[in-house]
Amino acid sequence: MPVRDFDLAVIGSGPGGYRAAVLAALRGLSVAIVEKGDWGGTCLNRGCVPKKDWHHTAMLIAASHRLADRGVDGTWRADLMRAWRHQRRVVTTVRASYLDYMKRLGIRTFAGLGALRDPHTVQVNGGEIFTAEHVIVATGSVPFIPETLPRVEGRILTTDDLFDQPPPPGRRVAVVGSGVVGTEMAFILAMLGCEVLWLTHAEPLSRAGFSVPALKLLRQRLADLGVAARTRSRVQSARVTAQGVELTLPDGSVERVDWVLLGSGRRPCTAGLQLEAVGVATDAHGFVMVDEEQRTTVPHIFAIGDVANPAMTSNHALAEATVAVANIVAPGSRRRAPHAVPTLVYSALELARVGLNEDQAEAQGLESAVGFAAFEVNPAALAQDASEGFVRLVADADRGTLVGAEVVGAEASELIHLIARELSNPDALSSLARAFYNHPTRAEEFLNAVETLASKWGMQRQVFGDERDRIP
Ligand SMILES: Cc1cc2nc3c(=O)[nH]c(=O)nc-3n(C[C@H](O)[C@H](O)[C@H](O)COP(=O)(O)OP(=O)(O)OC[C@H]3O[C@@H](n4cnc5c(N)ncnc54)[C@H](O)[C@@H]3O)c2cc1C
Ligand SMILES: NC(=O)c1ccc[n+]([C@@H]2O[C@H](COP(=O)([O-])OP(=O)(O)OC[C@H]3O[C@@H](n4cnc5c(N)ncnc54)[C@H](O)[C@@H]3O)[C@@H](O)[C@H]2O)c1
Repeated sequence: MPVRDFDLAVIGSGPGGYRAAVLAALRGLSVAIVEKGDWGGTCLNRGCVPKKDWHHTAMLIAASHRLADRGVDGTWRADLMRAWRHQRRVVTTVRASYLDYMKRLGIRTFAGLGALRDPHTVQVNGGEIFTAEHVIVATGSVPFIPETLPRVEGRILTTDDLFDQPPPPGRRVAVVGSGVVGTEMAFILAMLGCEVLWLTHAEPLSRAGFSVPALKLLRQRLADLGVAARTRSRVQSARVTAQGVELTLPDGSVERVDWVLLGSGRRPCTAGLQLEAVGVATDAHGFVMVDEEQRTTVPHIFAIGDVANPAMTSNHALAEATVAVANIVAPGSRRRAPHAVPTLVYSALELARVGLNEDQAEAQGLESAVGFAAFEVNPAALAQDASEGFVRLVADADRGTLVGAEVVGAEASELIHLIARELSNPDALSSLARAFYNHPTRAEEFLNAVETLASKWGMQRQVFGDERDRIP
C-alpha cells in the first residue's frame, strides 16, 4: 500500500470540518485541514456564534421591557454598530482558540481552495499537493440569492454580508424569509433598534417540525414585542435607489426600506472541489450523497454538514463529524442518527426539539402519548419574568419509551440536552422521573411532564417502575 502524507485530509473548517480534524487528531491520526476563507466557517464567523451574541443582547432588551414592574426604572437603547463590534470580538477570540487548539494537536493547516486531484490527492489553490488515506468533505453552504433580490453592497445583504461588514446606515430594514434566519433575525434586528418589515410567503417556521402550540406562543411573544411577519408578501421585484430599496409586493404595493436582509435559504457548496472527476456523486439539489456512515460514493471519501445534509445546522455537522471519524477509525462502528440531533431556533423565545414529534411518531406506527408541563407557574420562570413556554415529551405508549421532546421558552437550548442524552435509553421515562432536580429551576418541568404521562396516559409502570424491584 502506498504511504500517504496524512491519514486524513479535511476540506473546510466549519463546525463539521474542525470537529472532525480535532477528533481524528485526538485518536492519533495525522490530519491536514484546508480552508479557503475564515477559519471556523459559516457557524463561527457569520452564523451561530455572532447570532448567539446578538440574540443575547436582543433577549436583554426584550427582558428590559419588564423591568419596571420589578422596581428597576430607565430605558435601554441598542446601537447596532457597537453590537456588531461586540460580536466581532467574540468571533475573533473563538477563532484564535480554534487555531491554537489545532496547532497544539499537530493538525497541519493549509489556507486556500481545496480540490481533489484524484481520490487520494488534495491540491491547495492550484499549487501545493498532498495525499491522504481518507478525505472528509466539509465545505458547507452558501446563501441562495433569489433572482428578484440580487445582492447589492450595503443595500441587499445576506447574513454573511451583515456579519462580515459593519451594518449599513438606516433603521428601516426588510427581513425576507419565513425560515430560521428570518425568524431569528427579524426579532434580533427589531430589538437592536431597527424598524423591521418582515416579509414572508408562508407563516414563520411552518416547515420546521415544531408543534402548533409552540408556533402560536412564539407568534404571541413576537407580537408583544412589536414583531410580526407580513405573510403572502414574497417580494416580486426590488429597485435600489439613492435613498434605499423599493420592494414591490404581490398586492402591487411598494415598500421603501434602507436595506434588506435575505433569509432565503442556502445551497450546498461544492464549487471548485472537482467531486465529479473523482466519482463523488451529488443529488439533484447539489448535496453530496452519503450513506449511513457518512461515506460518499467513493468509500474512503466522507462528507458531512451542510454540503451533505439539507437540515443545515451546526448541530448536524458536529454529529456527523463524530460519525465519520468513528467510521474512519473503526469502519462500520457508527451510523448517523439525525433524529437524535437537537434543533433550535433562537428568536423571541427559544424553540428546541429532538427526536420525533407526534406526527412523525404516528407516521412510524407508534402510539404516541404526550407529557406536558408549562412554565406558567414554575417558580424559577416566574422569578425570571419568563414564564412563557412549556415542555412536551413524546412517548410511545405501547413500548413505554421516550421518542422525542420539545422545549419552548427561556433556556430551551440548554434544557433540551437533558432529553437528547436520554433518547437512546429504553428506561428514559423512569430515568427522568427518578432523577433529583435542583429547586427552583426550569428543569423541574421535565419531572412534571413525565408525571403527566403516568397520570393522563396510564403509564405509571413505565414512569415509576416497580419500586419493589429496586429494594436492595
Ligand atoms: C445566520 C445563521 C445563523 C445560524 N445559526 C445556527 C445556530 O444557532 N445553530 C446551528 O446549529 N446552526 C446555525 N446555523 C447553520 C450553521 O451555520 C451551519 O449549519 C454550519 O455552519 C454548517 O457547518 P459546516 O461545517 O457544514 O460548514 P460551514 O460552516 O459552512 O464551513 C464550511 C467551510 O468550508 C470552506 N470551504 C468551502 N469550500 C472549500 C474548498 N473547496 N476548499 C477549502 N475550503 C472550503 C468555507 O470557506 C467554510 O469556511 C446558522 C446559519 C446562519 C446563516
Ligand atoms: N438555529 C439554527 O439552527 C439555524 C439558524 C439559522 C440558519 N440555520 C440554517 O441555515 C439554513 C438557511 O436558513 P434560511 O432561513 O435562510 O433558509 P430556509 O430554507 O429555512 O428558509 C428560506 C426562506 O426563504 C424563502 N424564499 C425562498 N425563495 C425566495 C424568493 N425567491 N423570494 C423570497 N423568499 C424566498 C422561503 O419561502 C423560506 O421562507 C437553514 O437550513 C437553517 O437550518 C439554522
